[in-house]
Amino acid sequence: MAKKPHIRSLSRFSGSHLMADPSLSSCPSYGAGPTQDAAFPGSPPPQLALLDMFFPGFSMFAGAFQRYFYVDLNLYIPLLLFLSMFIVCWNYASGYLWDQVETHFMSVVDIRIDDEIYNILMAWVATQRFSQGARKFVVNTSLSSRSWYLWRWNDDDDDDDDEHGYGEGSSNDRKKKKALSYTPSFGSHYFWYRGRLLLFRRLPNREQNSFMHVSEREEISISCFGRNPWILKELLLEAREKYLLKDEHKTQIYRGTTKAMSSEPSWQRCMSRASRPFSTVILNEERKKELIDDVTDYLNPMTQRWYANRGIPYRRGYLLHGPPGTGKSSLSLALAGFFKLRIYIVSLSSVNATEENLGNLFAELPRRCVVLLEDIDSAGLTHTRENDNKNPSPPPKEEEMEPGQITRGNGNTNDNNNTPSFRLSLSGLLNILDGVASQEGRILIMTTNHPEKLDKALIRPGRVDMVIGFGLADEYMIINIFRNIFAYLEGDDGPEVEKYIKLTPEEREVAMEKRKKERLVHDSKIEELAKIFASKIPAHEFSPAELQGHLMKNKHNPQNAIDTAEEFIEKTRAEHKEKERKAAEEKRKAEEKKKRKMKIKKRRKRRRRPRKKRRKREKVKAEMEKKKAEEEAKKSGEKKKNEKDKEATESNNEASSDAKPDVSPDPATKSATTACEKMSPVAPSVDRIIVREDKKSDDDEGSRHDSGYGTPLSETHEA
Ligand SMILES: Nc1ncnc2c1ncn2[C@@H]1O[C@H](COP(=O)(O)OP(=O)(O)OP(=O)(O)O)[C@@H](O)[C@H]1O
Repeated sequence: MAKKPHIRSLSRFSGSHLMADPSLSSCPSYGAGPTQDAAFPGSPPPQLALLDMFFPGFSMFAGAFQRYFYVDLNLYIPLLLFLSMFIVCWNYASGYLWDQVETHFMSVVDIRIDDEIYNILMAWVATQRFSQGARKFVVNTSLSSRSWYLWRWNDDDDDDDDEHGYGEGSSNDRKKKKALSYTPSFGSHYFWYRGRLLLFRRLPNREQNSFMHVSEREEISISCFGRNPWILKELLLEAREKYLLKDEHKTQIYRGTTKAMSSEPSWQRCMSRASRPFSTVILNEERKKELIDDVTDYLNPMTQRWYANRGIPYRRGYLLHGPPGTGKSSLSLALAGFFKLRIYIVSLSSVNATEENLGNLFAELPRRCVVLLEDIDSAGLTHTRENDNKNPSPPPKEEEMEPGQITRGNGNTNDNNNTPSFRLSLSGLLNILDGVASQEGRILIMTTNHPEKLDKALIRPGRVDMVIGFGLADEYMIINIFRNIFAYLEGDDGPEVEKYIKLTPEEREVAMEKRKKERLVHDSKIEELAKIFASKIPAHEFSPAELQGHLMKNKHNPQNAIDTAEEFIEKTRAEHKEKERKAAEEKRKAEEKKKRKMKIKKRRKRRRRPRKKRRKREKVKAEMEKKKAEEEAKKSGEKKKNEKDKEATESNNEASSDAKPDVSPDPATKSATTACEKMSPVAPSVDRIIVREDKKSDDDEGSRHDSGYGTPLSETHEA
């Protein structure tokens, strides 16, 4: 019965006047209701035809819908179209309007996720109500930036654990108990801050760089209404203060690293450690006081003015030297913690410690900080600046490096042949430390195991203002190290305080008094034990680090530490011997290698020398032969010439004899004739030829005559 109207309507439109599309023949609504076209009664309503074009089969669906639900969709099409148009327009207009409002009426701060400000802001956001009440949120065990070079340094950062009271227990337990932090997920989140409505936006990164992790791909911004961004700056300052407050009792340690996709190094916080109390560094009390007074005076604002007035660069440098494990690094960290300064550690032995990189890092240093240059002797800066400048030698080869020297260092950076700048020369380091462009206000600490190896220029006054030597443990040190390990120190019994909280005030007072007495007894006992321990350990033989290692093994049993002292001495001595043996072995090997090299060099030279000699001899021989040949050629040439001359002379003589037949053989006449011939133009040539001939014969036969001119004519004629 309910289907009757449907049958009726079908029968009304089942004629040949239906449109060509057979599917439409089943459409019940054609010709029915207000949508039917009056001019062409068989054709579908224009909007349906249009919709059919875009959504094939829509008319069938509309027909079926009407058949079963008695709702004519044709009636709602304009409404639907209008709604969708409105939504599209709204989306476009709202985006455009929002952009306009944001550009002209709002202030926005963008937070970079590869900067420490990300950690600062997210730590703040996590503590806000809007963040904790967000329906869509991100949960983290660490709020730090996911950028690899910020993230990797925070792996062992236990800040959050301490804050939530999860500081005790093994590290595994602690990891399990890591606190959860909640921050709003992607989208816009409004919140109130100091009576102003702010907007926190977290959006997926539009760039989607493939080298980024998914967790890195986000953009964060905070906006406020109004063109003045002061409220945003206040928020950021508050976040920063809270962040720093967390680190107040910690020493922040920075190291120079190179960012991804960048060749320029920059400082990144690698960890924040609980500040080391100065008292725990065992050093001559006077020396310690001197150091603290010196730094206190240096950091006084008046001192800076004093320096400026006198044109002295406002810098201070300290050199800590001594054997390994004697407390040089510990003192540097304690000093930074004591003055609440950040410490920036540079390892000169790092591969990246080039002059350019180091210069960039030093240029980025904040005004007040401690810079620690560790093990400057291992950086290859041990030869003098004079050498450096006069003999710009090539960097030492690997086999020529000293044991413990990690970089080749000290190569020539001054030469003009564009050698790569991976070397750090002494003059380069000095320029960085106190060149014209170097930062003022910092405290520079250099540590070394071999002060004697350092160039005087590096440790001259002005660069190094105080030198502190550290030695192996003496009696005073041994006692103090023992006391440090076993005596009660402030804050040792944190969890015990919690026990007292459960007691009534009276009970608590009694318990605390009892505990105090127990501690006094314990400490006086430790004092005695320390003396006994010191009497068992020979002075100036072991480093504080070695002693600390032994005591730490027995940290709950001081008596055992004393009982096993002999064992420790024997073992450590054996280790020392082994170390010495290894060092000597290495040295011997290095020397042998050097000798072998020298030998090879010499042998090569020697092999080269005979060859040279032979070549020289052959050369000389060839030259001599050449000369001889030339002489012979000359001789034969002259002989031929002489012969020719002779022939000419003979013919001349013959001619002259024909002209003067009666030549008197009388010597007086002869000499007169000679004199006359000498005067005549023809005679000299003949005469000269004769003389030369005589001279030649002289040479050949030995000096028979003193001069050709004295040669008797008769002889000449004979010749
Ligand atoms: N004078 C000292 N006072 C207190 N602790 C010390 C002292 N010397 C060494 N130690 C302990 O020994 C360990 C190593 O010390 P540190 O790293 O400061 O030695 P270092 O002189 O810098 O050694 P290296 O020359 O090898 O860098 C630390 O744990 C530190 O606590």
